[in-house]
Amino acid sequence: MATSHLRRLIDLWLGTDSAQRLRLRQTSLAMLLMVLSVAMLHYGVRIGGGESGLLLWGWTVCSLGGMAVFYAAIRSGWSLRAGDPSLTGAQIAFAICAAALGYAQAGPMRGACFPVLTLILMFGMFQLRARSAFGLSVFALGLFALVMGVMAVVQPVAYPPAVEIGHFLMLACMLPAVAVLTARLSRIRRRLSDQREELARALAQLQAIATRDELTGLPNRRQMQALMDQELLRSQRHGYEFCIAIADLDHFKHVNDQHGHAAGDLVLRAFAQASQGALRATDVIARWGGEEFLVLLPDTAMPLALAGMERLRERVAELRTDVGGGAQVAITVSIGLTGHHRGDTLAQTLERADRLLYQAKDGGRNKTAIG
Ligand SMILES: Nc1nc2c(ncn2[C@@H]2O[C@H](COP(=O)(O)OP(=O)(O)OP(=O)(O)O)[C@@H](O)[C@H]2O)c(=O)[nH]1
Repeated sequence: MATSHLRRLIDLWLGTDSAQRLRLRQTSLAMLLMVLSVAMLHYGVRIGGGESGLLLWGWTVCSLGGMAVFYAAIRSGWSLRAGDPSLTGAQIAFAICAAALGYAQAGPMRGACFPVLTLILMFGMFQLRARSAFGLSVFALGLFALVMGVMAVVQPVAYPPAVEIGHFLMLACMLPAVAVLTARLSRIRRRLSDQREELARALAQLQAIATRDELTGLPNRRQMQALMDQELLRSQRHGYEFCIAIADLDHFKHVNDQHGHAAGDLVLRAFAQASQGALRATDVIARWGGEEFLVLLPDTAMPLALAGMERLRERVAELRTDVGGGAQVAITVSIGLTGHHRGDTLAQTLERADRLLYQAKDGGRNKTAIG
């Protein structure tokens, strides 16, 4: 009960979109860091004997308010319009300004600003390009140099110039090191994302190879078997009919013998394209093997299936394929078409379609036999 309330509260804070959650988690961490830094600064001012004056409270409100604005910009989805929806660069630049102004007020605690500054720049390691990270480091170094210089002049007792020079030299060593580490991480990130893209492409290619016939681009036997298994389950669950047809090119051996195997391949491709065009979008034709093709007509009763297969047969009979050298090849197709009967196995239905195909062949070819 308590965990579900907590989860709802977290969902309310971070939203439910996974990419947004990641951005908001990062911003929440930055907000927490800001709250701790503000508390630390107030403590520093107190132990330094200073007063929590208007300047300190103004800085406190601006620092916390600024982070709240970043949170709201991301949570509302407004930042999705920006180049970087997590607003990392802007958040880091803002936090550097807050740290530099904090440094000017922290008095004896100001040394604590350096680890905080390093942490701020480390946020860029997960998001920023090397050039932006380097730019932000230079910006931080410049801004701190300015603040240290001004403070050494305005309050030389609290900010002795010699100490400030030491602080500056420390920063000048530390910040480039952070920038170099960020650049290295950025390169690793880019390499990983390139590898991920390559893997996704290879996977898509493998999927195509595993499910498509290379010559015709039609689904292959394995894919068709899976589609038929699915269709069988659907028809058992919902009680609708489906039909299966086996289409076999007539005297295809003659095409190969007369025009060569390459010409035969062209004809097979042309047949695949023409049949796909003749079928409805929901019907599937697959290469079952050699010059034999299997058609699955989901949720279709026999009269409609017959009309579809006759349309296919006629379209194929009209087809003329250029096979080079000015020669054109005409082909016909014989078809065995049957409906799947309740209680039958797919193998039984396929056997029936095969028998019907041979009836169509025996009946003179270029025919559709039904049963
Ligand atoms: N070019 C080419 N030919 C193929 C391919 N697969 C099978 N064949 C050929 O298809 C022909 C099938 O011949 P048969 O089984 O005798 O049948 P048919 O000549 O079509 O005669 P019927 O089916 O009785 O009308 C063979 O010559 C096979 O070599 C292929 O991928 N490319």
